[in-house]
Amino acid sequence: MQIIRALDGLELGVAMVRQHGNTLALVPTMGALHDGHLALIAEARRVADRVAATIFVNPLQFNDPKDLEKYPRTEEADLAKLEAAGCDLVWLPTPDQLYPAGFATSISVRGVSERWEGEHRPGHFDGVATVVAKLLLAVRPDIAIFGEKDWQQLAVIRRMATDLGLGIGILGHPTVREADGLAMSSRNALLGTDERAQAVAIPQVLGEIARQILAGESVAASLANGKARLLAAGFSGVDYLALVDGASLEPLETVGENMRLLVAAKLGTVRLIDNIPVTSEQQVSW
Ligand SMILES: Nc1ncnc2c1ncn2[C@@H]1O[C@H](COP(=O)(O)OP(=O)(O)OP(=O)(O)O)[C@@H](O)[C@H]1O
Ligand SMILES: CC(C)(CO)[C@@H](O)C(=O)[O-]
Ligand code: BAL
Repeated sequence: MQIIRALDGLELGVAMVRQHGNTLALVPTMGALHDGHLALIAEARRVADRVAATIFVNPLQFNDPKDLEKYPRTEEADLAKLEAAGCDLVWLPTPDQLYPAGFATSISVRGVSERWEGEHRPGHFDGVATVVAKLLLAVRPDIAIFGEKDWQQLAVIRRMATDLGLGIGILGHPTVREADGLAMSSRNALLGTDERAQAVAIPQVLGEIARQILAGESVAASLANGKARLLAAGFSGVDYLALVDGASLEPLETVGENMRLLVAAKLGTVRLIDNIPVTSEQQVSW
């Protein structure tokens, strides 16, 4: 696996992995890798001849400086996991490589970025769209893969890639969960033992609400009960718990075609997000 740190080594590194017309899939990450990330690498191996990853904790997308400061960083273990997973190239840019002095450009995606995470983390999606555009333009893969755990992020990135005509396929991968249903997330490492046990209420409540909505119960009442359940389980706050259209991210008050439940809630100082589809074929196994 090639480990690239300098921007001027990237072009040669990418040319080497692309030799003989190999296709390339990119998996952008912020490190602290877990099995969710490794599933994206495995998917990248299925859809392309060669796989690249990036590890970059992007300061531009952290609206809360404390969140940036405490974000887990495990570079050595991450590199070992990527190598074992069959990644061919990893690029670890520094902030000054991506954001040279005087950096003044921002990509802002209207519509899909405005509600939910966009409302609760001002500037977050501008930071995500800007860095993802820069990473994609620097590596120029054929395909880039992102997790459905960050459902709204995936919608923002798809819109940005289409609008800018990047010519890079954006692929989503289903959320990988722990045995009890909790979505894997780098931020789970920040949970204490009691908080980790409480966190399972998130997938449980999402599953319950989905079943209630499919059984014809009122959307508003199901969401209100779910919120009360999260607070009773020990969550200190629920930023949002909503039924949305999975493509437009607009809220749904009644049953629709492409329903998705989204949640963001805080356990102590740790903020967790999750989402599930609401479909009649739904099999919630936790
Ligand atoms: N459980 C998961 N299943 C599938 N994809 C995931 C999962 N967790 C993260 N990803 C995806 O991995 C990519 C990198 O995410 P990132 O490095 O931010 O990890 P993370 O676990 O989402 O961290 P955090 O939730 O703390 O931001 C993103 O496309 C993200 O959606
Ligand atoms: C897509 C991403 C790597 C951009 O920094 C980040 O938001 C993430 O890890 O989900
Ligand atoms: N995984 C989404 C990136 C973030 O929380 O900043």
